[in-house]
Amino acid sequence: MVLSSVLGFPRIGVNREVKKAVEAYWGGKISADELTKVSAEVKKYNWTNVKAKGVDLVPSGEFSLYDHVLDHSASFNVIPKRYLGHGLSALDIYFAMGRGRQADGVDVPACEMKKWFDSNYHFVVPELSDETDFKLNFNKAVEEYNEAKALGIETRPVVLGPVSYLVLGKPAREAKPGFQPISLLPKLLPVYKQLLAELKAAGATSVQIDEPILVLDTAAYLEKQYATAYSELVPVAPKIVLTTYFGRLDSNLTFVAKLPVAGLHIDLDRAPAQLNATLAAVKPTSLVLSLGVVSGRNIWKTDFQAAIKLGQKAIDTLGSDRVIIATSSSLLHTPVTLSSENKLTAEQKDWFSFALEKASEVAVIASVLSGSQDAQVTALLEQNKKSIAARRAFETNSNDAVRKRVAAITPEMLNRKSPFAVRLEVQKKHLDLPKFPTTTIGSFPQTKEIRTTRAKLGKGEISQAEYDKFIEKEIETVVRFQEKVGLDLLVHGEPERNDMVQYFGEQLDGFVFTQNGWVQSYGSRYVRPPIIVSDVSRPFPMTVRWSSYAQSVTKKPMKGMLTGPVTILNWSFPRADVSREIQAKQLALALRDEVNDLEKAGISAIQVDEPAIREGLPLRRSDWDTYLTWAVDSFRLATAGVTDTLQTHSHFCYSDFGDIFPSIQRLDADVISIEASKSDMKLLQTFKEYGYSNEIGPGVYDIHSPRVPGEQEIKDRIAAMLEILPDHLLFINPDCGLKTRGWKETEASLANLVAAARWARQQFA
Ligand SMILES: CN1c2c(nc(N)[nH]c2=O)NC[C@@H]1CNc1ccc(C(=O)N[C@@H](CCC(=O)N[C@@H](CCC(=O)N[C@@H](CCC(=O)O)C(=O)O)C(=O)O)C(=O)O)cc1
Ligand SMILES: N[C@@H](CCS)C(=O)O
Ligand SMILES: [Zn+2]
Repeated sequence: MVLSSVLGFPRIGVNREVKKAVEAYWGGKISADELTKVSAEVKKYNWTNVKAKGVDLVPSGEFSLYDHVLDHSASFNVIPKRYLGHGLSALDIYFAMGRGRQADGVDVPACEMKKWFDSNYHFVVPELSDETDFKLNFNKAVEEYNEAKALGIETRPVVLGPVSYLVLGKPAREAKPGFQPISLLPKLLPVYKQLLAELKAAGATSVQIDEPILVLDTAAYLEKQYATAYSELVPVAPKIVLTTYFGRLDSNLTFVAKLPVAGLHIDLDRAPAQLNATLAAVKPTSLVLSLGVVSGRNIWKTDFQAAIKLGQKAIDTLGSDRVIIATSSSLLHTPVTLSSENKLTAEQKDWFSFALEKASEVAVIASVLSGSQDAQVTALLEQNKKSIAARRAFETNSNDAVRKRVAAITPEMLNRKSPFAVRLEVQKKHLDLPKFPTTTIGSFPQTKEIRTTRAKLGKGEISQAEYDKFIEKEIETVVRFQEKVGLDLLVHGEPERNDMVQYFGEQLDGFVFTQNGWVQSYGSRYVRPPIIVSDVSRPFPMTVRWSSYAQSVTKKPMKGMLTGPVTILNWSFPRADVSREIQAKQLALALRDEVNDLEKAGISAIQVDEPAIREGLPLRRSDWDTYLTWAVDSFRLATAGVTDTLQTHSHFCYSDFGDIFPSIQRLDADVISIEASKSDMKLLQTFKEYGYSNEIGPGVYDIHSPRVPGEQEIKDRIAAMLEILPDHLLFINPDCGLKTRGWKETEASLANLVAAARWARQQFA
């Protein structure tokens, strides 16, 4: 019999219950016990509903109050010393690591967050050194397994594997030079053995161990570590299904197929072509093969016929007892359920599947392949055929004007009129900014008042004119504040934006958006990715009104603010029938018109944010060049249509640039701002080594935490930066936008930033 499985379910609750409860706990409004009750309800909802859809292997242990990697760190006692000794409860230590803490005499910044592979989810990076004292503080996998069992639901626990856990970590501050986290594997394995043995004793018959780094080139060097780890774990553990996702195993398959585990999961959504090689490799073994045929990364309905074909191929080689039908990855990256959507048309709704619907899809596909197809399944198959055909028919509609414009893009359209050195001089005169200009990344606090006023507009409780007046008032407040605190290049604060991507999606043709399609981005912060369904174009200017208004109330230069084509694409659910390149270029043309309109409206600096450019990089190096060419070209297409006086900015948070520096240079933005406050100076050193030539603002403080950076702290950072970067190219700004911050800490932080910049002007005149 072919079993069905879901690799992980969204842990936010159908109505964002977890966000609300976690934030209420942080605000002192509910107790830890009440928070536990909310978590228990959400887990119960997930388990019972996934089970009710007919899924055989229901996941447990992947629920999280903040981040699943952080859960492992807390459980393994990977807790940096700075969080200990303050008398905090284990739960408060956990949250302090996730978001920092500045209260009651405790002042600790958060741990670093990084992007989870090529997704918009962020994990908290484990900090490791030879001093790390691994022990099992608690066994979350067992606790949740038992919790589900008590509800009468048998689950398959999910654990992040030891090799991936270590490779995703970084050397702690106290680590010796050259320390490599993977060297801790022998010390970590006893903890995994204990965890897995306890799971077996609790009655779990199988466990899903995630080793996503197996789809990266780096895993090729870890064959020995994988062999050691799994030969030690297998004898004590429930049956292990080694789980890979987001890409292809490629040559790593050779050693993975030899590991003594019971099963292997591969992602056939991202890498369908790996099926043949995997079948050949596992055929002579006794491995069960779990086929990720239902995408965990997009929201399109699965084509049952195509999935059944892949499944049948595997059955023909391995037999049905050795095949599992699964989601390609955890469903963490998809919204909870389509049934919460009341505004999508029936035609649109018929195109999509969210997490609960996907759970049903794996169950249906598995029952067809098992030969246990009843009348209900036959009807679902028929219905799916119709839905897929309807979507295909819709896809043939194209906007000819957009297609022709993309086809007519010329190389000249990608180039600014003069080289950077010329523009720099022209812009210095035109903008008249002081040395070490201070600026912010765009957003100012999105207060409860802003969000509720927007919600009132949505519900029709206030008119558009009332809402617009309110936004004008907010913009003016932000402008006056910036003038008062002494910032140089101002922003309008983005109060009109629900989100930097959703806002544009809602104004562009070719998108649809959801009411409740929330997806966790980090901690308690969620996003509602818009969905690209057809060719993209800009019916009207999108930001000109607000940027012009902001400029009209100040004499200081105002920076226009847009989200770049690659970031809009990456943080939306893209269409599956057209390449990402084409979608990025369509977006770029729409943004090019917006950039040109902003310049015409008298705006003299425009920031086009591309924080997702690194995240969109393919996981395999051999695929990089193709991506980087179209991604950088798209940014250039959006920004190059302006005169030399227009200062273009771009911004990148999570600046894990690795080897893509030449592409950052090729963007040819006049100024870039990058997240740098939590990385050491190695990042800036690399900019220097590559000879980065344009202006640059490395963030001087972390905005993800409510903690206020001291003036001296910022001065020290500026001084350190100036040891590496040329002083005439340096901007001073925070790491990222301030939308998640409160006004109190924003005022204090920016006052310190401006004071530190003024000091630098005297010190480094
Ligand atoms: C820069 N980042 C972003 C990423 N991805 C994006 N798509 N956008 C980003 O900005 N990826 C990398 C980083 C991740 N960082 C963040 C930072 C902040 C958030 C965030 O604040 N999310 C908000 C939701 C934002 C939003 O869409 N707001 C809407 C609706 C708000 C709402 O809940 N309204 C209530 C009613 C009002 C009330 O009572 O408060 C409701 O509908 O019930 C809006 O402003 O209109 C969050 O709340 O998590 C995300 C990623
Ligand atoms: N302009 C955006 C960029 C975030 S990455 C902001 O300030 O929120
Ligand atoms: Zn940012």
